Amino acid sequence: MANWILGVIGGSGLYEIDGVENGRWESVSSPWGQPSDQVYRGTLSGIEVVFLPRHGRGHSISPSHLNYRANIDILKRCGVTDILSLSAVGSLREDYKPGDFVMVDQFIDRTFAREKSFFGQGVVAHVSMAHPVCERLAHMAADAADALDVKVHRGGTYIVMEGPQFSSLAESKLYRQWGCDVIGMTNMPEAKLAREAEMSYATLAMVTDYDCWHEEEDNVSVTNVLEILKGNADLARMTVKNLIKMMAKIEREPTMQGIETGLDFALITPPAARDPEVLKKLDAVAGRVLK
Ligand SMILES: CSC[C@H]1O[C@H](OP(=O)(O)O)[C@H](O)[C@@H]1O
Ligand SMILES: Nc1ncnc2[nH]cnc12
Repeated sequence: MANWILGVIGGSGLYEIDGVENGRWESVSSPWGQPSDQVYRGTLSGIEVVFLPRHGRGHSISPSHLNYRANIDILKRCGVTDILSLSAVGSLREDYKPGDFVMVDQFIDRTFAREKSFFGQGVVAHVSMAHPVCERLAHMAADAADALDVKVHRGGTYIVMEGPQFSSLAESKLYRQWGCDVIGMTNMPEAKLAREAEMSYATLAMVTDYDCWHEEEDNVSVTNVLEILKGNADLARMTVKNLIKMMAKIEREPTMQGIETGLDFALITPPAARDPEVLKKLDAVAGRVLK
C-alpha cells in the first residue's frame, strides 16, 4: 500500500464522504482540547483516509469558535501526511464564477480572535509561511478535479476574515484592490498549524457567490451558498476519489518544499528552557524534533 495518509477537512455542506472501505467514526482525543467531531476513517483505493467535518456534523461550530489546534493535532495523531481542505468561498473577481473550483496558492490572514500556534509560551518556534500551500498536493488535487466537469482555476489568494458576519461593501472592494481572489473564514490558522505540524496542506476552494461587490449579482447569503454547494459537494467528493487513485499509484516522497522537516529551522527556545508541560502537549505535532 502506498504510504500517503490523506486527511480531508470538509467545510460547509460537506459533512461526510462516501465509498470508504471499513469506514467508521472514531474519537481521537487531543491535549489541545475538543476537536470539531470524531473522524471518519477507512481506506479508498487502498489509501488510508481520515475525514473531519470542520464545523461538526451538525454545523454547530462557527469559524471563530473552531478549535483549529485540536483539529490539526488529531489529524497528526492519525498519521496524516497530507491535508486537503474543502472550503466554500466568495469570489472577488469576475472570472472566478459560482460553481468554479480554485486551487488556492496564497493566503492573507485577517483573523484576530483565534489561537494560531502550537508554539506559544514555554516552547517558541517560527515556521516559514512564504509558500503556505503544498505545491505537490495542490497540483495533484487540481489534476484530480480537472478530470471532472468543473472549471478549475490554478492559483488564487484567499483572504481569511474573522466573520461570522459577511463583509461590508467597503471591505469587499478593499480586498479586491489588494489583489485577493477569494474570501472565506476558516483556512487560517488551519494552514499555519498544518505547517507547524509538518503536514502538507492544500485547499480546494468552491466558489459559491460574488460576496457583495458585484453590481449585477445578489449579495452573499447562507441560502445562496448552500444552493451552490448542493450541486458541488458531489464534485468535491469525486475529486477526493480521483486524488486518492493518483496517490495509490505512487510512493509518497518528502516534498521539495521540505514541509516534513520545517521544524528543523524553527525552534528558538533552547532545550533547558523548554516548559515540560508544553512539551507534553507537543508530543504529536513536534515529537520528531523534541524527543
Ligand atoms: C456557510 S457560508 C460561510 C462559511 O463557509 C465557509 O466555511 P468552510 O471553509 O468551512 O467551507 C466560510 O469560511 C464560512 O465559515
Ligand atoms: N462571501 C463570503 N465571505 C466569507 N466566507 C464565505 N464563504 C462562502 N462565501 C463567503
